[in-house]
Amino acid sequence: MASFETFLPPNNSVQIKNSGIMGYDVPEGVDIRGRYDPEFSKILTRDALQFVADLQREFRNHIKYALECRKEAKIRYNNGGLPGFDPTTKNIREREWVCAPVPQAVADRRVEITGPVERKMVIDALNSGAKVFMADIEDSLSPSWENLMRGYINLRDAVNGTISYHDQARNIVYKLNDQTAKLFVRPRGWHLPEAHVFIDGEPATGCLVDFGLYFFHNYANFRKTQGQGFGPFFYLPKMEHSREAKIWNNVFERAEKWAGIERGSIRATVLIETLPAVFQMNEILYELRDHSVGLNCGRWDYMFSYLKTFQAHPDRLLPDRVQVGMAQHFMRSYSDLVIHTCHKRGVHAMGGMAAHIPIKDDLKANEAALEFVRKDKLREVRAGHDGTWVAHPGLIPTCMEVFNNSLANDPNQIHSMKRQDASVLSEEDLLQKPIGVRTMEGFRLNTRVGIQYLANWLTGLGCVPLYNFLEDAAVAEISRVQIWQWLKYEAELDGDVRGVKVNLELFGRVVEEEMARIEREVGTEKFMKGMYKEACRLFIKQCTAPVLDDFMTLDAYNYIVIHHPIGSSRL
Ligand SMILES: CC(=O)SCCNC(=O)CCNC(=O)[C@H](O)C(C)(C)COP(=O)(O)OP(=O)(O)OC[C@H]1O[C@@H](n2cnc3c(N)ncnc32)[C@H](O)[C@@H]1OP(=O)(O)O
Ligand SMILES: O=CC(=O)O
Ligand SMILES: [Mg+2]
Repeated sequence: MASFETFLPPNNSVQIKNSGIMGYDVPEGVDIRGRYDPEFSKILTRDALQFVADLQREFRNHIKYALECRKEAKIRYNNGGLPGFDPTTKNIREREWVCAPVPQAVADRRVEITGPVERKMVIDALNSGAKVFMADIEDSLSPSWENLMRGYINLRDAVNGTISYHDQARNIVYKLNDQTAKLFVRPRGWHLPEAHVFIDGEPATGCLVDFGLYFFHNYANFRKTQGQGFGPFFYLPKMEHSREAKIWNNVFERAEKWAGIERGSIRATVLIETLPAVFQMNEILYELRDHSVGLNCGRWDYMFSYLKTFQAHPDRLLPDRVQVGMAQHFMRSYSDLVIHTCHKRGVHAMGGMAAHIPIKDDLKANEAALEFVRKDKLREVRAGHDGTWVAHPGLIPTCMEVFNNSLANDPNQIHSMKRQDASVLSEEDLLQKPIGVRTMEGFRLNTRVGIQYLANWLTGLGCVPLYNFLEDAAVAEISRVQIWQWLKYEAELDGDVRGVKVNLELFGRVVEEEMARIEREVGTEKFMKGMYKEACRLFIKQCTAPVLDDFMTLDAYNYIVIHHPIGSSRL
């Protein structure tokens, strides 16, 4: 068996290589350092890059400031402070106001399917029978140059209606049906740079590249074919404060003005998936009131954010991640307050993702998984959610049936489920510590899943099925931060074993044993060819870092940045 040291990180990880420009026609101040491809150059046109560069120049200082404010808030929480409602914005919370009316095209969002912007999946998702497809450049996409560029091409072809995919092995050509789901696009969060696009000597902001290139190429067609005069539509991830929503609102207004379309054409649903943001929901909607179509419960990142916000609060260690479900008081309160807030402001309150996926080789286990999802969706629709998320087409019939039974012919519950009872939810309700235990099995699962997820991410897969659950960046983050926190405070396991303290020695042993298990499960050939050892080193580094990294994917990103022309893509 390999020793723990085998998996420790090397002194220096993959270095960003020097660049050269080849082929792309770039405007002043823009440098493309990703691989040249004639297909990519149809997206990276001079005018499109100029549009992105203008956004970057106009908003970069606002973004830097917002990220600085996140750091200040972190210091406050690390010094014992708690997030809470902001007394200075009380009047926004208490005054009567509503967001712009919901466009007809997206009034009914009872089931939304999500998935990375991979070509075949985009077609499957649009054809799936769901009302909406959230095409994801975020939690479920490893943001390699190849994945991103192909993703932008796929989105363009999807909006044009010309997207097709030839599966050589099956000799089937996949195309769009006449009826398709409405397309929403989720760009990356504010924190992620795009290291293949330099603007004025600095990496561009990832989400401005995602938004800018997608908007530039698609706004006109989208409004004709998808949005009934509105659009494009977006999901906005991982915000912590309304000042970040204000930047998005300004980006939208800037884009609308540039395109010569009416203010309020672009619409976005904001994921409430950080703990600080739950206290800012009215403020976020207020900033985006002309561009909003609601909020969504991003429950996995929300749990990650709870862990991260309370990283220095040993009195708030979470139990095993499988025990932190929506029935926990703080999670239920969060969902209820999302519903109350959205409906008061006249927009959708979208539910979240149950991580269960269909199980192919075990009928009984599959039935149990579907039953779990059915109950989760029943809770959501009864609570007042207007729609929900599925990660797999196989879950659509179950979720559709649950929502159809409750909504019948109404497109949503915005005006029928006000949830006044939730208006009294307090800071204590939203922060209440969850009940549960910490187990050795939970510790092992965190290790096994965290390493495997990273190994996949490093080879270009941002969402993978592991042990019959979907694992994406948000879910894997929970594993990482939980191990970091248990190690930091030498948490005592109190479930399947008692009195065992989590320390470096235990972690080392668990890593070795779980790596051996992973090798057995995936097979030695795949294990050797894959990135499991690199992932393991990275995971250990992150779990044992003296200071918690804000995001696992920020550090890991350095491993997938490949500058042109030196070296070729590993993906
Ligand atoms: C916390 C969050 O942020 S959640 C939102 C972000 N995460 C996601 O969107 C996850 C999206 N889902 C997925 O990536 C996948 O479903 C996984 C990784 C969970 C499971 O993948 P697999 O095990 O490969 O799925 P499986 O083999 O059962 O797929 C069966 C078929 O459904 C298709 N499919 C699976 N998931 C999706 C999807 N989300 N959208 C469209 N098609 C899909 C597959 O392409 C496949 O098609 P085929 O039979 O013609 O080849
Ligand atoms: O993005 C969704 C989440 O749960 O995180
Ligand atoms: Mg998320």
